[in-house]
Amino acid sequence: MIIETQNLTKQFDGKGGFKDVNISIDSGTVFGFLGPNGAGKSTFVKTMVGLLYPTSGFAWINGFPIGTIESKRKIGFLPENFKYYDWMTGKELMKFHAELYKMKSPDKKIEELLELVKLKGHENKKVKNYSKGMQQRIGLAIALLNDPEVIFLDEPTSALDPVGRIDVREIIKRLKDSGKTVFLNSHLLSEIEMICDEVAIINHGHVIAEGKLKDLLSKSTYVEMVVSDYDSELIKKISNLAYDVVFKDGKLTFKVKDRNGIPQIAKTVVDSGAKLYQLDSKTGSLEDLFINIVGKDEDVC
Ligand SMILES: Nc1ncnc2c1ncn2[C@@H]1O[C@H](COP(=O)(O)OP(=O)(O)OP(=O)(O)O)[C@@H](O)[C@H]1O
Repeated sequence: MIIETQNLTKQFDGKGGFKDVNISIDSGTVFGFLGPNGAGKSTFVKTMVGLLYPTSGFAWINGFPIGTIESKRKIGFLPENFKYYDWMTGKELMKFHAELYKMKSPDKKIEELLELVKLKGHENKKVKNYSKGMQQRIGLAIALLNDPEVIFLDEPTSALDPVGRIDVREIIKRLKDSGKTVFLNSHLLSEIEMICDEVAIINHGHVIAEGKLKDLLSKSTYVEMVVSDYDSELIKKISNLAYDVVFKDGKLTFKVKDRNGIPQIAKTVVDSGAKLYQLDSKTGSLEDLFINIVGKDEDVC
């Protein structure tokens, strides 16, 4: 595991932040940390990179406890709403950060990163004249200067237009292809759906769902059947096997938490003597899942 936490908690006078987070992330994963504004995402990342001390619990990066020099050596961090010295050119800014890292001959690395973030040809312009997308990309290049194993990105695309988002997505994909682990904070569902292998959903500081994206999505499958000659007994039986069951105009629609439940329901329909004409199933989107579980969480709070 390249990232592991055990009951990690950071609160401010017993409030806010996040509580009892347990996650394990394999090397080479693009991990999405998804949650509404104020859910605790930024506090979590700042705690992982050692900018905040945890209130309780444990966490390791690459086997080293968070906050230690060893754990920080191989991480990169792009904060949300960062502000660099914008009177410097892109290249000066990168050189300045390379000096902070005490890199001996950073020129080759700087060239390589300028290429990666598509700022070649713009490196001698002042950062204050960069577009938002270019500023975000120079931030990414700086976060990658020390050749980190794990890169924490806090809402890297929320201020960008669609083209800027595609650029950042491509960079994340290339990082993954080169074996890096990317921890991505986002409240943008489509973003997470497009690039992440695994996700955790956080709300009010608590992780309320976690797992491989495809496993989480398969838990929310919508089924539509066209059935005739059904009776109330069948409706009762199906209601025990599925949820949100609706019979309307000869159509039966419902949701199942697991696709594997579909054959059993089809058998129940046929065994009851009802006629089954058609069956369609559709895996829910991340948005369906998010609304479903975050919405339910709100009901409880
Ligand atoms: N320094 C602080 N002092 C007190 N409360 C804080 C502090 N930092 C964060 N919080 C609170 O902790 C909670 C989580 O905030 P955090 O910024 O981590 O959320 P987030 O999910 O990153 O939201 P956003 O997407 O809006 O940045 C919020 O209720 C916030 O007000």
